Amino acid sequence: MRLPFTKMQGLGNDFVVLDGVRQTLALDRAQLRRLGDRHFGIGCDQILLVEPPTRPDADFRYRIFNADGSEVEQCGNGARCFARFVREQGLSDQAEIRVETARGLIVPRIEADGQVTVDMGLPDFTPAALPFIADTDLPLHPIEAAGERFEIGVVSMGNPHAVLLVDSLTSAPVERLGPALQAHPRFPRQVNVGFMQIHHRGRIGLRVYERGAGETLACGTGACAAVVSGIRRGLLDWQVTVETRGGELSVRWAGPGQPVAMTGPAVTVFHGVIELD
Ligand SMILES: N[C@@H](CCC[C@H](N)C(=O)O)C(=O)O
Repeated sequence: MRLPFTKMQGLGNDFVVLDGVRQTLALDRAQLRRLGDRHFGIGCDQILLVEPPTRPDADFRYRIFNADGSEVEQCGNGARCFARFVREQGLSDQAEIRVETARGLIVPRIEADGQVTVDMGLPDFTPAALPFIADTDLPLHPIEAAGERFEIGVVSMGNPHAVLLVDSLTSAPVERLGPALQAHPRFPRQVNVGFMQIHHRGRIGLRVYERGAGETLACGTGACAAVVSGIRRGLLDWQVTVETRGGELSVRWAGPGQPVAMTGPAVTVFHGVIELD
């Protein structure tokens, strides 16, 4: 099969985006892994599949697969790239698009300056939402991994996140604690692990070890999770700039009952065709 694709990136978190509106696509896990493979395929952190909606209040359905072929619920940087993709491909001329994901509707909007703002919906701090096996109702959960004991915040942004506060991102044990926490038995569906350094109440640095992809240059839902977890602990203001290894994002959250808003770039890198068995 010859499969046309678009390569996109949001803050260096990179995507293979496929048009499932003008063609019907049913890819198996091996084919998805091949697309994501940086040596034997195209290479990306996630594969995004744009499809017609299955519910009447949505304009499109958008499915997300990690590079290891697993399907996931949500992707923040991907949502911004999705919005740019449907605009550039002539699939929609609306500035605001209603998108069906595995965890409900999200609403990306292309701004006049080309940045994309996404209403990412409500954060959920209930451990069962991730799921996470908790032994306390407090905002911070003690946990042991890789022979160390520390505290994490847990939050679902549709997909599961654990957030750790660190003194320095340069020396943060991302490679050691990331995999240990990601596959920790207290996260039965695994978790994305964020390492957050607070610079001041309006600016943080963040590195994320992602489920199904390893450390990425940026994670949009990870940025939302880190900011809401910091606000909930009284450490951050309602509007925060998030520095990632791939650039900056703005995240806003007015508190419980309010959706999280995220603004950042979305860039088309190239178009191509891959031979896929
Ligand atoms: N890079 C993403 C998140 C992609 C999914 C994640 N790895 C998971 O398994 O939940 C983002 O920008 O949010």
